[in-house]
Parts: sequence; C-alpha cells; structure tokens
Amino acid sequence: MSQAPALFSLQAVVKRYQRGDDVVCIFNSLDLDIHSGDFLAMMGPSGSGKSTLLNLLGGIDRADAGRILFRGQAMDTLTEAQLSQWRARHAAFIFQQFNLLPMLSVARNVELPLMLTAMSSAQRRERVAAALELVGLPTQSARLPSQLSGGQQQRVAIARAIVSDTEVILCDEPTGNLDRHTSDEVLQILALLNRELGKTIVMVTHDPQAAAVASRRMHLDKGQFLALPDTAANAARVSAESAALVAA
Ligand SMILES: Nc1ncnc2c1ncn2[C@@H]1O[C@H](COP(=O)(O)OP(=O)(O)OP(=O)(O)O)[C@@H](O)[C@H]1O
Repeated sequence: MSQAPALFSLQAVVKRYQRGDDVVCIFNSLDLDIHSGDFLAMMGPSGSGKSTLLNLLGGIDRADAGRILFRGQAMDTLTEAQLSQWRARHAAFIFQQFNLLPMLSVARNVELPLMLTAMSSAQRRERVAAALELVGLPTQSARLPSQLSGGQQQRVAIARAIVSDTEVILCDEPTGNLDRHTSDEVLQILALLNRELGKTIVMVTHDPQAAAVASRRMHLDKGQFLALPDTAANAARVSAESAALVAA
C-alpha cells in the first residue's frame, strides 16, 4: 500500500540572505517532513531561522535551492499569484503582535480573509460568528481591537486564522506578548483546533510551556533540526486522548 505523502516535505532546502557585502546562510540543506494533523513546536536560538522557516512554509518567502513539497506538489514552481491563491486556501498566520487593523471592528478583522472569496455577506457573517464563538468571543464583534485585552486580541487573530478553514496554521510566537494565564488560554484554543478540527499547526516559540502543549517538538540550531523528547505532561495527554479515541 502506498503511503500518503507528508503534508509538507522540505528536501535539501537552502536559504541565504544578503547582509551588506556578506551572504548569510540560514539553511544549508534542511530536510523536514510535517504531517497532516501535526502540532509542531519549533524552538531554537534567536536568529536560527524559525520565522524564516514559517515564511517558507507559508509561501511568503522562497528557498534558494532544494524543494518544498505540499502534498507531494512542488511549491517553488508556483507563480506569485498562484502562491497567494495557495495561501488563501491552505495556510493562515498568527503573529506575536496580533496584527489586527485598529480602525476595524473585531468582526471586520475576522472577516478580512473572506473578502477575497465569492461568499455572500450572509455567509461571511455566519462564518465570522462561528469563528468568534469558537475562540470564546461571541459578544465582542462590534468592539475595536483597542477595547480588548491582549489575550482577547490574540483570540480575534485566531478567529481570523480559522475563518477560512485552512488546514494549516502557522504561529510565530503567539504567546510572546501575553502573561502566563492568558498564554495558557490561547494555547488551549490552539490545542483544541489541532485535536478537534484536525488543524496542522506549526508554532515558533521560546516558551517551553507553550512547546509542551504541542505533540511534536523540534529544536533548530545551525540550520538543522533536532527532535526533542516528549515531556511527561505531554505523554500523559497523548495517552489520555488515545484512550478516549479507543473508547469512542
Ligand atoms: N529579509 C531578510 N533579509 C536579510 N536577513 C534576514 C531576512 N529575514 C531574516 N534575516 C536574517 O536571517 C536570520 C534568521 O532570522 P529569523 O527571523 O528567521 O530567526 P528566528 O530564529 O525567527 O529569530 P527570533 O527568535 O529572534 O525571532 C537572522 O539573522 C535574520 O537577521
């Protein structure tokens, strides 16, 4: 029986940046498979290339050499317009700074990714309401981002990321601006999206407690990944989930 291809397969990926007269090599030959349903936490020193990798996965940046396959199809052959279409259908981003538009209401911020689709305004309203419900903010739709706490703003950003129902969510330090309690709330929502809706999540984080929520942890250093062992807490969670699945 043939095995389904990885969702993302990075093969001998090279990424370099020009810095003044120098060329800095971020990835010399990076290999990585990410599977559908993974919740992958990426850790590593500042400047090791974690955000660069998210940008490569999200089609915002391109590799200088090597291949990035999505479901077995090469992303590097796509034109810029095709890449934008691919992003709209397959990948959403969540950032440390939330990146909400301050002059738009919560509902309008969440609706933005749908404005490029053929959906009617009634369909868009329905989707926005469902997304805000899912992140626990059903009554905040008319407010402006500045009227919300940091944790609530990040939940709006999560609603915006899920409103198009993309299968991949790419998170760059999603809890970097939040206190512990609020971070935990945001992480629980991400875990729920992964567990209940099957979203594939790739999360860059410096926070070991955030990484512990993921099902797979990797450490990026000097252009290569090391898999990190499961924590006891995570192993217990995975085993409880497996037991629940077996019982179902
Ligand atoms: N567009 C760019 N042009 C030039 N250099 C860049 C560009 N983007 C990133 N870099 C450099 O590439 C390296 C990796 O950057 P990246 O942001 O991916 O690291 P990171 O691991 O996410 O860091 P941090 O944890 O501090 O966010 C850094 O040295 C950065 O300065």
